[in-house]
Amino acid sequence: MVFHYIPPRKRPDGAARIASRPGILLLNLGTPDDTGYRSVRRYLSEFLSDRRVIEGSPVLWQPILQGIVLTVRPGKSGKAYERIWDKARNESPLRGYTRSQSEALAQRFAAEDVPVTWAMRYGKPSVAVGLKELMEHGCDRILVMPLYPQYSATTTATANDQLFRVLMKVRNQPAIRTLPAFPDHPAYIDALAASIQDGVAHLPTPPQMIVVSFHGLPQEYVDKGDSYQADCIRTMEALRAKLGMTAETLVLTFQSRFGPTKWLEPYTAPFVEALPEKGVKNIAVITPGFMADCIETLDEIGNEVRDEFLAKGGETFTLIPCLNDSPACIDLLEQLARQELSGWL
Ligand SMILES: C=CC1=C(C)c2cc3[nH]c(cc4nc(cc5[nH]c(cc1n2)c(C)c5CCC(=O)O)C(CCC(=O)O)=C4C)c(C)c3C=C
Ligand SMILES: [Fe+2]
Ligand SMILES: [Fe+2]
Repeated sequence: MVFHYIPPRKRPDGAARIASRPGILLLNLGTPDDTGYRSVRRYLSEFLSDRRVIEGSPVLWQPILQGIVLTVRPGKSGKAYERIWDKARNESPLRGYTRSQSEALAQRFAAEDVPVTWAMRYGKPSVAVGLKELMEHGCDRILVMPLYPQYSATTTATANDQLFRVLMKVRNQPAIRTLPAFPDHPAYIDALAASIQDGVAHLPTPPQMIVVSFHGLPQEYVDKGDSYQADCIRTMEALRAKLGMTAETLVLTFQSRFGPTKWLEPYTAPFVEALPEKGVKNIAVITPGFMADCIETLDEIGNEVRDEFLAKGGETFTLIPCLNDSPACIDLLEQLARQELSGWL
């Protein structure tokens, strides 16, 4: 007779245990606590001090950041946050949607007793708080899901950096898996295609073009090897194939340029503003790089770019919502999670 000795596993609280328990942590970018100058300044200061986001020398960057950027930008951004703020819940849409994604995903895993929670790379709730919650539930195996369909060192990698930075102070570490980017996962492409079809199906005037606007990135980061642009192209190619559209009707652009350097092109705002003159007066815009609506989709595209398009002679401008907490989005998150939890459930 052969006896297999399975050593008892240690729980994060130190107690021995036999069975293991997986948990899921959704991670998004972060957002200010309120729209006031101080909160927005604190958020931007943390975000823009991240050396994954601003790669230049901090000796040169910090005086510019602390002296100029954090004097001017919090007021301007605070006003933009005010325009999109969820006043009933007193939080930004990014925060609200990330929480509802987490709650809906938890329902999908309730029968298997897998806890799901959420956290933000910058601001609250912090990665430390999210991890602590799962560890207090006895999770000794954690799947961390950075909610970025396209990889970038400025988003995916810094989320993972923060996770491991927190774990540096944990004595009994849980085992960790991190979700890779999913730029052409069939469930993601299906959800985007369905949201485009739903978004334009009942419009009185069908759009002549669908502009697909991703968050931009400094060209230099791509030149140094960041695979973000290649991932955006993977999403575009899969989406065009799914919808039977071309590079002329489903057009790739990049938004949210920050600072004076060259970023990925074409830039969304000037591209869209030039369309009416070329006879393209009815358009729809989708922002598939964002898993939830946020300041960049609702205000930059939904207000600023829309107003300029209409002012230049555009007639209809339809902003297609992000996947947010739609059933298709929760299906996608569940599929991704089950794939990555393989062997742990
Ligand atoms: C050098 C600056 C920035 C890089 C690089 C960058 C990359 C990047 N960001 C996202 C997703 C989001 N960014 C958001 C807001 C935002 N981004 C920057 C700057 C860079 N982003 C700033 C200064 C801000 C703050 C808003 C403002 O002041 O205009 C958000 C929204 C947050 C919210 O609360 O709504 C998201 C989401 C990606 C995917 C990305 C890399 C490709
Ligand atoms: Fe950004
Ligand atoms: Fe912006």
